[in-house]
Amino acid sequence: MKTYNVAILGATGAVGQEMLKILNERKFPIKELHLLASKRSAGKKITVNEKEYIVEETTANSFDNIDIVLGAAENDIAKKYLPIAVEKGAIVVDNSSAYRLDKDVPLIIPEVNPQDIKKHHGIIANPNCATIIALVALQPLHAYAKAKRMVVSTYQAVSGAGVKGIMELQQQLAALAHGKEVEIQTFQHQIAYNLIPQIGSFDENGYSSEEMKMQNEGRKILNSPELAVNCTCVRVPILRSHSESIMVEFEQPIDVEKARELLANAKGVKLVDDPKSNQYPMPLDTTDQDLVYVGRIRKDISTQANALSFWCCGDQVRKGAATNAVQIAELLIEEL
Ligand SMILES: NC(=O)C1=CN([C@@H]2O[C@H](COP(=O)(O)OP(=O)(O)OC[C@H]3O[C@@H](n4cnc5c(N)ncnc54)[C@H](OP(=O)(O)O)[C@@H]3O)[C@@H](O)[C@H]2O)C=CC1
Ligand SMILES: N[C@@H](CC(=O)OP(=O)(O)O)C(=O)O
Repeated sequence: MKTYNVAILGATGAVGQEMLKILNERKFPIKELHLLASKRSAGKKITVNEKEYIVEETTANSFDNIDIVLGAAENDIAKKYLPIAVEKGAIVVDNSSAYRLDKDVPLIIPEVNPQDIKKHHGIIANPNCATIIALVALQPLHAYAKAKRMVVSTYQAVSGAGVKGIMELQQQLAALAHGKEVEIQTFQHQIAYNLIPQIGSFDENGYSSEEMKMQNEGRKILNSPELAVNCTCVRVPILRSHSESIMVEFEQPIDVEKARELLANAKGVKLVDDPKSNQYPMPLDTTDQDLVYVGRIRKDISTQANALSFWCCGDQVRKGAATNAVQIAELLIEEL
């Protein structure tokens, strides 16, 4: 079997660490693995599958002889290094939002638009985590009845803000349990025992950058430039699964039974929809696995339109980030 030289840019972060785990779990055909991070982490040892790796400081030379780069760093770092990696002949799968809306950059969810990967010019982008989870659930319904409008409310885990987001929730819960003051550094307000209706910065139109991603990335992935999305993103004191309440208005008729049938047979989805037995998706159940759970499927009784509501949950560090990126890399090596 052909093997590849792989580098993870941002290997010490929440997504980078998960990528290491997933590459190993899915037996990705690796020849050499390079773990790249900032100068601060250089020399740090990370053991994967009983093999020890030393974290390297990222420089332009880090990308010599690399076939595939998995990007798991912030936008400024992605912008600085990924064009260099491409120039040196690597293909990049990037988790940051730096290139997602570029015309020449495919934005891929393997269950939704794998065919678009062929259009790449060296960089393939991994979508926003809340968008991946929503669209894995929506795709089978969209393929049947074509979505034209969505109203979405998200309940996003602290892991979406990286390692520092996870630590902030844990430290605040511990401080409160011991009667101490909480420290606020990563989020705008205390997150322990709270909800914060802000993820990212606000645009002129009153929507946050995270909320606009659902529309802008959703339109590109579904190849539906007219798709209308009204999204509200909320940070919740949950460790790593995002949950989403979604109302979709379709162009064609679709009823609850048909939606259940489609979702029960859809790739990447687990239907959990038996409300009478208290069975519905919950973020604790979707943690540390890759399926998007979908349930609470019902007709939207507020309109005569072809509209359904549902609820879905997914592990945002895995399917919302690392697993989706590794699945893209798997599609890529089928093409190479
Ligand atoms: N968290 C998530 O689930 C999701 C994240 N993303 C995106 O993925 C990216 C990574 O997010 P996340 O893992 O949460 O972030 P973290 O803050 O947890 O990790 C950031 C990583 O970038 C590295 N880094 C920082 N500065 C440099 C530098 N100068 N040169 C090289 N590497 C550097 C860090 O290394 P060091 O440890 O040395 O500082 C660390 O490995 C972001 O663009 C984010 O928007 C996308 C979807 C979901
Ligand atoms: N912003 C998301 C996670 C993330 O990093 O998304 P993006 O890659 O689109 O910035 C969250 O906080 O839950």
